[in-house]
Amino acid sequence: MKRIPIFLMGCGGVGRQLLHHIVSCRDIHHNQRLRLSVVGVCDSKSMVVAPNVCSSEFDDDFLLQICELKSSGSSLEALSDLGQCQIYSSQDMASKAIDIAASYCRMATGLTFIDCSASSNTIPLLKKAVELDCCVVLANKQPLSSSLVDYDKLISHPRRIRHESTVGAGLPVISSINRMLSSGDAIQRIIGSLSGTLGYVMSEVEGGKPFSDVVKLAKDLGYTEPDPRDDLSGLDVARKALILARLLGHHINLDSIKVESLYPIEMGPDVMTVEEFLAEGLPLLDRDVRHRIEKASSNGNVLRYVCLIEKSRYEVGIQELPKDSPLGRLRGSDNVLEIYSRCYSKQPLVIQGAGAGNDTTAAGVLADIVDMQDLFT
Ligand SMILES: NC(=O)C1=CN([C@@H]2O[C@H](COP(=O)(O)OP(=O)(O)OC[C@H]3O[C@@H](n4cnc5c(N)ncnc54)[C@H](OP(=O)(O)O)[C@@H]3O)[C@@H](O)[C@H]2O)C=CC1
Ligand SMILES: N[C@@H](CC=O)C(=O)O
Repeated sequence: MKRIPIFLMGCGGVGRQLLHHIVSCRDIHHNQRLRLSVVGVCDSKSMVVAPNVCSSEFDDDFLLQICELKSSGSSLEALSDLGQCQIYSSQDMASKAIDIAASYCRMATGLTFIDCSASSNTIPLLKKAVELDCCVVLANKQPLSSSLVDYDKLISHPRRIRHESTVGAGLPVISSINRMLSSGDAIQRIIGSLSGTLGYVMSEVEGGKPFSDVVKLAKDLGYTEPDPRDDLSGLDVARKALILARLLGHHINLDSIKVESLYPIEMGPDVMTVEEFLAEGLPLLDRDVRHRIEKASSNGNVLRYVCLIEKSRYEVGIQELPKDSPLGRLRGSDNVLEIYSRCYSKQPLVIQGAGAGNDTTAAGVLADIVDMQDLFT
């Protein structure tokens, strides 16, 4: 039986769903002679680690208790009462996690760090993990959309990193592009709708619902980033565009991407909290959005938030498109991506499906972990 030891960073909607998927896929993995062993979990404040971290793991009941506890809004520290784990506070977390990675490195069995946080604070630990020959799986886009130095470091062992869920949630976007690139099928242009949140919002407001109500619904459905302004500012789509452009070999940074924001700077995170934005800022945007939708509709068109990568053009923003175009037909949180290459020059390769949500995102992360099984004994 192969064992893949796992250290999970981030236990929000996606992280918890991943733990549920791991538990519910036990039989499937057993039939593949595979054991996914969760040995540590952390959130923003604390970290829990299995007692003999190199030889033991959390049992499934304990993993489900972690999920229940985090769903109720409590901290991982509350698990100390159960006595089945060691607990570390935020100041000791990183150094302890590095110790664990180093121990696994010495045993030559390897450890997989899974980043399901939405934070850039995980980057130093991930870089250290890469140095120690650990594997890395990301749902978090921040590590691969920060500086080029960090990016180059993180992908320095390409076989040891997977990040399918950073673009298109569970859709096979990164793997498809990698297959094209490794067979010499150069990609000239990518165009698509890459935000589950903005796709959902744009198609729902067409039916007359207020923009502010639909954004709050998208948050409740688990589509948005922890701060929905990351979606509405276009930053989240820009991060995805940057990850795709870098994958194509473009040595660019976030500031190379032209981004259109759906809210003014006066409603930004430096000025108001998320709660204030949702309660007071967001409703002030309803009228303008309604006006734009009606104007597009009077031309027989709809609005879609579009991502374009072509030569040195990198743009994300609102476009008015025919209702019956591939992007215009999109509904709900679906993403669609058209990829033009030598092999797909007249008709693009099209990838379409749910582009956000905890279930599909966590499924993408799980498939990435399983895909690395050959690196474990
Ligand atoms: N939801 C979706 O549809 C998709 C999400 N993603 C990405 O998945 C990631 C997770 O999203 P989601 O689960 O919705 O987000 P949540 O806000 O629900 O969860 C984030 C988790 O990360 C934890 N966290 C914050 N900072 C750190 C840190 N420094 N170290 C460890 N953990 C930390 C939080 O801790 P605490 O509990 O203490 O607050 C929380 O548990 C995001 O990066 C998102 O972009 C990608 C594709 C689709
Ligand atoms: N907030 C993101 C989640 C997936 O990356 C989106 O809406 O697409």
